[in-house]
Amino acid sequence: MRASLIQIAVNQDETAEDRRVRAAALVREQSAADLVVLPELWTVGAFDFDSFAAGAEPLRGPAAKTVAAMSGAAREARVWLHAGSVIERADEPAAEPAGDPSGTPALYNTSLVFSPEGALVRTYRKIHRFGFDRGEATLLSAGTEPVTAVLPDTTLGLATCYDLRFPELFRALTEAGARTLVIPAGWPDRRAAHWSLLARARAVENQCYVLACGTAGTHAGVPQAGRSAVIDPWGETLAEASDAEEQVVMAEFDPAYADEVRADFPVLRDRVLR
Ligand SMILES: NC(=O)CCC(=O)C(=O)O
Repeated sequence: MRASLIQIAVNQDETAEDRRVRAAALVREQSAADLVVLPELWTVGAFDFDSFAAGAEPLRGPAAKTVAAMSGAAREARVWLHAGSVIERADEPAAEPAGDPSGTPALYNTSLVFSPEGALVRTYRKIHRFGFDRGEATLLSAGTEPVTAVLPDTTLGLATCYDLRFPELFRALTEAGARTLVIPAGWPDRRAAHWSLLARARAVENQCYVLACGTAGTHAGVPQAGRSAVIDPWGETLAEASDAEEQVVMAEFDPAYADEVRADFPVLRDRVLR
C-alpha cells in the first residue's frame, strides 16, 4: 500500500474556506497513493478554541462543507481518504458538563474516512479531550466508541492526537482487528519528543503500522510539531517529515507484515490482563 500523509500548515492568515480548497487540491495530487491522511482539526486549528463553535459543521446536508470537499477529492483521486478531523455539530444536544443544559447542539472532534467512491464510510468521535479544565475538554463532548475501518488490504484503527497518550484505546483497536493505526494530530512543538516516542511505542506494543499525521505552521500562538511519520510494526520509521513545514510524507508498506511480525514474535499472545 502507498500512504501519503499531508502535513498541512494551519496558519491564521488563511481562512478555513481557503484551506479547505487547498486541502482538497493536495488530496487530488495524491492519486498515486492508496491511502491519504490529513491531520486533526486542520480547518479551525486544534488550539484555536475560540473558533470551534463558529467552525463547527454538520456531517450531512448543505452546510457539511468539509465532508463535501473531501468526498469530492477522494472520488477524483480514487483514494481511501482519512480526512483528519472536524468540529462536528451533532444533531443531539450536549450533555453537561460539555455544553449548557439549554439544548445547545453537542460538538465533537470527529474523524472522517472516505472510500475511493467518495462515500463517508466511518466516523470517529475523539474519546480523550485535551486541555484538562480548558479548551477542548470543556467545549467539546467526548466520544465513547473505539472505531475501526475495514479497507481491502488492512484494517484501520482510528485515534486522534491526545488519544495517543492512552494505550488502552490502542489495545482495544488491536483487539478489534486493527493492523494500521491512523492518528491525525495538531500536536505542539513543545511536546514533539512525546509525539514521536509514543507513536513508535503504539506501533511496537500493538505490532501495527502507525500513520501519524500532524499539522505544520502556528495557530493561536502554538507552533506545531509536524514530525508526521509512518512507522512499521517492528518500530522502524519508514518515512518522517524532514521538519515542521508543510509537506507530504509518503511511504510504501506491506500490510501483511503486521501478521508476520505477530507470528514471528507472538508477544500479543502472552497477554495476561485483559
Ligand atoms: N490536540 C491535542 O489533542 C493536543 C494533545 C497534546 O498537546 C498533548 O497530548 O501533549
